[in-house]
Amino acid sequence: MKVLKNEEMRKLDEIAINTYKIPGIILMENAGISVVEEIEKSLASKENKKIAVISGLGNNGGDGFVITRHLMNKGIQVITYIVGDTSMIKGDAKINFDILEKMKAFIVKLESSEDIIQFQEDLQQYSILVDALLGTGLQRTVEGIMREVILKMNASKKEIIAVDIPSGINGNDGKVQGVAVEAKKTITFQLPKIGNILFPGSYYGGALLVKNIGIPKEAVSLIQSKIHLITEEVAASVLSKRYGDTHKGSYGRAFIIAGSVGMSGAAILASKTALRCGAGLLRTAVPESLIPILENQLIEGITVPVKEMLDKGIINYLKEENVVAIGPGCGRSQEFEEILHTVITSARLPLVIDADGLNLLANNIHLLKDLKAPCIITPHPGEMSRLTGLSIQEVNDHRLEVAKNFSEKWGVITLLKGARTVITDPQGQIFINRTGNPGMATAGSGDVLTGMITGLLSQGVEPLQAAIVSAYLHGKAGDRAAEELGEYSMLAGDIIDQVPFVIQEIIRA
Ligand SMILES: NC(=O)C1=CN([C@@H]2O[C@H](COP(=O)(O)OP(=O)(O)OC[C@H]3O[C@@H](n4cnc5c(N)ncnc54)[C@H](O)[C@@H]3O)[C@@H](O)[C@H]2O)[C@@H](O)CC1
Ligand SMILES: [K+]
Repeated sequence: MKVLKNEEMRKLDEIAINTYKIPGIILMENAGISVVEEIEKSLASKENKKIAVISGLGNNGGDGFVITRHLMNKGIQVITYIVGDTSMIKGDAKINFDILEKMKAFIVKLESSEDIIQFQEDLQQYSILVDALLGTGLQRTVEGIMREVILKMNASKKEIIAVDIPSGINGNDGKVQGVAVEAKKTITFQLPKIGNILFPGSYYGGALLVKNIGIPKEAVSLIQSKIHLITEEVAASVLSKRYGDTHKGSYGRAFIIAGSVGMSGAAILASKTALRCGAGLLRTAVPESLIPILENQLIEGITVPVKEMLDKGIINYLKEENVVAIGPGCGRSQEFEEILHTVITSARLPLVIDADGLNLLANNIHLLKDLKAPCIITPHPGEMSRLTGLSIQEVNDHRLEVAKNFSEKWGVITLLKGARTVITDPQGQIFINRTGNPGMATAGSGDVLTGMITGLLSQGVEPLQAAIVSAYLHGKAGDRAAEELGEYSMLAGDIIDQVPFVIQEIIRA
């Protein structure tokens, strides 16, 4: 599913209106009705049915006027608050405002500090507040009366339903422009905006619902957005049902280079996950002293000593493999550095680089110019900072751009971890994942992700698809683990335990 910037959404509206001749007022009507449906659902469980619709002067406010009308028609008690000078209302919003006046709707204007004092008192009587102040037309820091209104709405602790995007959140990047509405639910129109998906906007928006407002699919295809939200359909298209007449060779061979003294767990977690994700055959190369531990913990996999790999020739040793992953818990030894160097510059099979593999890479980043095969890197913001020389703050502030620039510069698929994992490719495409939770910020969680990507690659899944689907699966398995065990207590191993259920769920759906 495409994710749009404010100006792309405006362009889409324009195409619908000018090329497909759908009057803007119809789009506004559909938008308002789609919110009313959700308000009714929320209202069903409430005794107090009184609603406040808090509108601005633009088209987001116009949606609010449509909402008020439909609620009134349904016999629901609704009061409209308008922030600003109502003589400034124009176009479709004005038509809907005039209708409300003719209907003798209860309208309160919020223009002064005294109005705000009364507004704050009033808020206590409502069951739901509808936020129709600012949408994709947000232009500057929210100040003055608008700021006061938003602060009072949040302080009221009432259930807030946001129209299109929480007011004060910038649709282009999810940042708070001074202050923003904290909604329980957001109904966004036609396609999500970046601000609905990225943090902190996503946090302010609560549960996100995307509603069709009648814009033709053909119009959507004319918008050249390179940003996509990863959906379950994408995962389902990759995790298809297996054919009956297959054998373990049909699902490929995976090779993981991982582990060091004190970090055998990373090798075990990555390896177990690769098998759980369907790799036909798995070999894990670890320092010799770790072999007894792995043999004990990983009975389905084959364990080999790193030294044997070096003795027999790295490339020769990998010749039967379909994928090689390097990094989980491997430390920064010279042995691993040599392996990484050789694999990057000479191996002709998909490569996944994670954790210490990335730290080793940071010293020799130019090696990526010699890659002979597709490569996926999976840094967290700290590792990305080492790879790029940017600060962690800079990486976090510009996640999409940083990942995209890295992919374009070095010709790799970048999976930048963190709240809202971002995957980018050398062609400038950006995929954002929405599954997952803060409980996944736990030791070993990244090793599990590496195992997933490796497992899928071994089965011949395209590298970009493998990264996208793994991010989705990883988050979904993490969400199930959090449901069962809570975000505080869940461990990386618990994420692996949920993988079989998540895969089955996706295949059945
Ligand atoms: N045809 C369309 O364009 C449609 C638009 N829709 C709605 O319209 C919204 C976009 O409408 P607009 O482009 O009119 O923009 P908005 O309604 O989001 O905001 C524009 C208004 O807010 C003011 N404003 C901007 N930043 C402000 C700030 N920081 N503090 C105070 N005031 C500020 C502007 O001066 C203007 O009056 C969407 O989010 C959606 O809700 C929907 O009705 C569907 C159809
Ligand atoms: K809004």
